[in-house]
Amino acid sequence: MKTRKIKDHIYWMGSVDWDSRLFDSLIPLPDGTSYNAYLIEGSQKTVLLDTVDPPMAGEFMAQLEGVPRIDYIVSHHAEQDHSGTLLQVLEKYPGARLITTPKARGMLIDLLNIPEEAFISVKDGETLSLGDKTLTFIHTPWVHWPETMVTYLEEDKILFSCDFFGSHIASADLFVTDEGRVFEAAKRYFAEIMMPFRSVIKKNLEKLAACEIEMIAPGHGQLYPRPAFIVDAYRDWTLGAPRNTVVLPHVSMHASTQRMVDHLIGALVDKGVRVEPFNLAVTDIGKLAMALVDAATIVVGTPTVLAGPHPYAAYAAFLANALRPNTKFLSVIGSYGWGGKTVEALAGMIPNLKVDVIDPVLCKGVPSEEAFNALDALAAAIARKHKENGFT
Ligand SMILES: Cc1cc2nc3c(=O)[nH]c(=O)nc-3n(C[C@H](O)[C@H](O)[C@H](O)COP(=O)(O)O)c2cc1C
Repeated sequence: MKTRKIKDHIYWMGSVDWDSRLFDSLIPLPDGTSYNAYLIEGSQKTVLLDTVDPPMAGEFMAQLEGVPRIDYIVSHHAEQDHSGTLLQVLEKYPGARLITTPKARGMLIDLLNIPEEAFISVKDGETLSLGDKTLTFIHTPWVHWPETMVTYLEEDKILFSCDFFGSHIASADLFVTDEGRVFEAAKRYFAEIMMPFRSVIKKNLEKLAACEIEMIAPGHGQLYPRPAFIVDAYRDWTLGAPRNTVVLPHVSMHASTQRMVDHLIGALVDKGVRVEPFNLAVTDIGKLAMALVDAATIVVGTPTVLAGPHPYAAYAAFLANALRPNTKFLSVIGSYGWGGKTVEALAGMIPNLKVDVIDPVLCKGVPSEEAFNALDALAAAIARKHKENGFT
C-alpha cells in the first residue's frame, strides 16, 4: 500500500496485513489487520507517529523514501507492532528525536535497544509546535500497557490514538464505511486487549472528553470520521451494566454434557434469558471474549477429565479470569464417570472474577430426569437473579 492523504499535510502510512490470522500468537484475526503510522508536515517541523510491525518494515521504509526529513518520531506504545521499525527509521533520520512517555523510554530501551540519546520524554499534557500545527501528548496509561499515550492535533482536531479505539481489520478503505462491521471488530479488540483495564480506560475516556475530536486515527484498522460512534461504544463497554445474557462455553467428549448444554439453552430461552453458547472444541476465542464484555452470567459446561475440568474448559476459565469481564454470576454443569474435583478446580482458576457462584449441576453418566430438572432450576435461578439486578 502507498502513503495515503488524510488531509493537507497529514498522511496515513503503514501496512495493511491482509493475510495474518493470528496476533500475539494468541488472538484470531478473521479479517487481518493493519499497522497504521502517520506523517504530519508542519510549516517548520515534520513528525512521524509510530511505525509498523517488523515483518512489514520493507513496505514502510519504501513509503519513507519520498520523505526527505523527519524531525520527531512519536512512539505512543512500546509494543513491537507499533515500535518494531523505530531503529530502522532512526537510522534513516539520525537527527530525529524520539518522543515518548518517560515509562515508554525505559521500555523501548529494554525491548529494542534504542540508544538513550534519541529520546525526548514528554509530560502528560505537554505540547509541541510544528509551526502551524500543535501536538498535545496525553498520557493514557494501561491502554493497554503501562506506558501508553495518545496525540491530539489541535488545529485539525484529530486524535492519534494508537491501540485505543483500534480494530483488527484489513481494508482498502482508509475510513470507516461500514460501522456495523467495525463495531464487531472493535468490540472484539476491546474484549481481547482492553477489557482487563476497564476501570482505567474509563478514566482515560474522561480525560479525552476535554478534546474536541473530529477524527480518530487509530494504530490498527480504519480511521473514524465520526468519532462519537466508537467513543460511545467504549463508554458502553466500560460503564454499561451487564446484559441479561448467559455465556456458555462448553465441551463434551461423549455427548452427555452436550445434552445438558442443549437442555439449559432451551430452559434459559424459555425464561427470557439470552444465551451465547461456544463449543470450545471449535470456537474462535475472540468471539467468546467479545461475548464476555456484557454477559451477566457465565456457565461452564465440562465433563470431568482426569479428576478435573476438560482442558478446553480450564482454558476458557483461565481466559475469562485474565480478561476480567464485569460478569456477576457463574455456574458449572457437566457429566462425570466416578468422581473428581471439577468444580473446585474451576473455582480456583477465577480469583479475578467477582462472581456469585450459583449451585452447579453435575450428573453421573448420561443426564437423568433429575439432572434436567436441576438444569431447569438453574435457568430459573439465573433468570431471577438477572431480573433482581435489573439486567435487560
Ligand atoms: C480421558 C478421560 C478421563 C476421564 N477422567 C475422569 C475422572 O477423572 N473422573 C470422572 O469422574 N470421570 C472421568 N471420565 C469419564 C467422563 O467424565 C464421563 O464419561 C462423562 O460422562 C463424559 O462426559 P461427556 O459425555 O460430556 O464427554 C473420564 C473420561 C475420559 C475419556
